[in-house]
Amino acid sequence: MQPRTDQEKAKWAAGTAAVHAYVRDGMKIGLGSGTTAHWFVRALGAAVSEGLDVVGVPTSTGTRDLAIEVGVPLTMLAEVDRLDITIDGADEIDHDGAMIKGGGGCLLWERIVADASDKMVAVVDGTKVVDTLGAFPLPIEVIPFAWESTQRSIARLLTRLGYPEPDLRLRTSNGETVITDSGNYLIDAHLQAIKDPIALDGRLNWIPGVVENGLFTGVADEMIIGSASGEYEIRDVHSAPSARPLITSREGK
Ligand SMILES: O=C(CO)[C@H](O)[C@H](O)COP(=O)(O)O
Repeated sequence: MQPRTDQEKAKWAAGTAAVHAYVRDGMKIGLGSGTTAHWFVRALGAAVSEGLDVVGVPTSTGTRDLAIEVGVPLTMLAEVDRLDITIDGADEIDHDGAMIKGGGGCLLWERIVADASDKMVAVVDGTKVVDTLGAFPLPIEVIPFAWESTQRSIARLLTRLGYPEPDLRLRTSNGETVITDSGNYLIDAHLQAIKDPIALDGRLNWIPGVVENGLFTGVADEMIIGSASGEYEIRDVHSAPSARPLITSREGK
């Protein structure tokens, strides 16, 4: 498989560079989801076929299927204590390394796997790097039970913060509700410019029925930005604010 468009070439550059820049024999690796992370998984499979000894933990059923196809040995988080590194894509990443993830609907497993990793590297093309997060719709994963009520709670919070009401994610092909790998639904919030990503992350996750949201603050340690020419740049974003905020009051009421 070959990258065709300039953006696809940039994604390929970032994904394949991550193998050479970060992966070493014996590592346990979180395998991200999305097209950029999938270039990483394919390059990792090629390295495994040349003798590299690693195991991966996939962040989606799609990545699991690809890893099996390209020959990356897999394990489960239940079987290992910590992962050495996770390589994953992003829908947006700011200069501090705060990200919007979950455009492909895999945010929950991605967040859990990143959290179990000593290091997280975001692989992106240049279009993903932004000054302010929010042009990309923020995915919020909710359990199906009473999802309408959860959506209303999210809407109340967003309205109070000056944002528009969010939408349930439907398949563009047939209008059916998108269902995640954990059997949940996705609510997309159209925020345009997120004033305080760290605070919003915590406030959203406090709403009953919300399982996870796509704001990953303090998760990425470094990012690789690929370009269509095949070159890449590695940026340290280690100074990003870490840890979720201490929540002192319930939201969504
Ligand atoms: O979070 C994700 C999937 O849930 C992806 O990492 C994100 O959507 C980026 O995808 P791509 O590399 O295809 O642009």
